[in-house]
Amino acid sequence: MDRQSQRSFKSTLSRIVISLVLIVHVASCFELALQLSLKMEPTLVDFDKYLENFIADNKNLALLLDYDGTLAPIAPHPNLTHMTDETKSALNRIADNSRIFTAVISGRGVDDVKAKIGLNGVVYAGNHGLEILYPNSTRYNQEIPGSVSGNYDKMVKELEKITRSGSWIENKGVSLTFHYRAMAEDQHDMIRDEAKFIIEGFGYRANQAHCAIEAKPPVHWHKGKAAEYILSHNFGEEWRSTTKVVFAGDDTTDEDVCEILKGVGVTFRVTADPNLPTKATYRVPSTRSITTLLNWIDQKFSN
Ligand SMILES: O=P(O)(O)OC[C@H]1O[C@H](O[C@H]2O[C@H](CO)[C@@H](O)[C@H](O)[C@H]2O)[C@H](O)[C@@H](O)[C@@H]1O
Repeated sequence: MDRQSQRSFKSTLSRIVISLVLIVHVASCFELALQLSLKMEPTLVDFDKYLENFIADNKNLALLLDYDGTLAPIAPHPNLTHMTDETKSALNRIADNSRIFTAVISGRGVDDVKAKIGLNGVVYAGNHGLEILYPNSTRYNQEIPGSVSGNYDKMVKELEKITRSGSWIENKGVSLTFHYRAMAEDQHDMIRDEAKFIIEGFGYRANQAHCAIEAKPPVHWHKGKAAEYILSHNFGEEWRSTTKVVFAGDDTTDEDVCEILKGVGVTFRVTADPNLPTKATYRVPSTRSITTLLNWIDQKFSN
């Protein structure tokens, strides 16, 4: 190869290398932008897009909300959760607004979730909807056959035998949560399988939750059924045509509400995972987005 050919070869080679570097750089910037946009917090303007047309005809608004992971960020222990001041005051104004019906549907015991929210004028459902508490203090308890509930205490006793440092049982009377958040991560699969085996052995349903297994009685009742019940109780059997329903939740048990509201409501799943399968209308990345949702609703219904 003469000198001129060598120079031209080198210059072609360096152009190819530079182009490749540029392509890789542009691709990684694009991927980063995509990731950021999927994790980006929605603004009030985004909620205009999600909800403005939906509520335009000024029907009743029913707002149904989950608590842990939706109104309050997940914490190391259930006693340590709290809503931010901004969430609290937006929810307070909404609960006071006669144009909005508000219900909180939680996996916690009903009195526990009421104490966490601390607002009157709100309907509370606890134990994944098995118990409902109205503002006038009347209660609804979903019936659980004796053949099922008779196993509950025995199941608790068996689960106590497998609890070890970092795991514990939250006994909520009719359902329980077996927590293992504080165990070493490499122990999670093992303890989860052991707990599931016991729960299912006693005929209860074992549902995966955040670093926990929920043991629920095998009755045809869940958060979705409770949502239907609450809406019919408040707005009558025709609620689907008279009421606009908005729901937000973060867990697998919340998917039952999204399912019930398909085609009639707008639902939000709080998740940082853009690929998580969900029946919700929209995914939002965090509890911060729910505060923005509350602020949006408060503003729209404040005059
Ligand atoms: O339906 P929710 O209101 O979302 O309640 C679901 C369960 O939430 C609680 O456990 C979860 O949150 C805790 C606090 O952030 C966290 O420490 C725990 O690891 C999570 O699993 C609550 O303790 C359960 O009773 C609820 O069923």
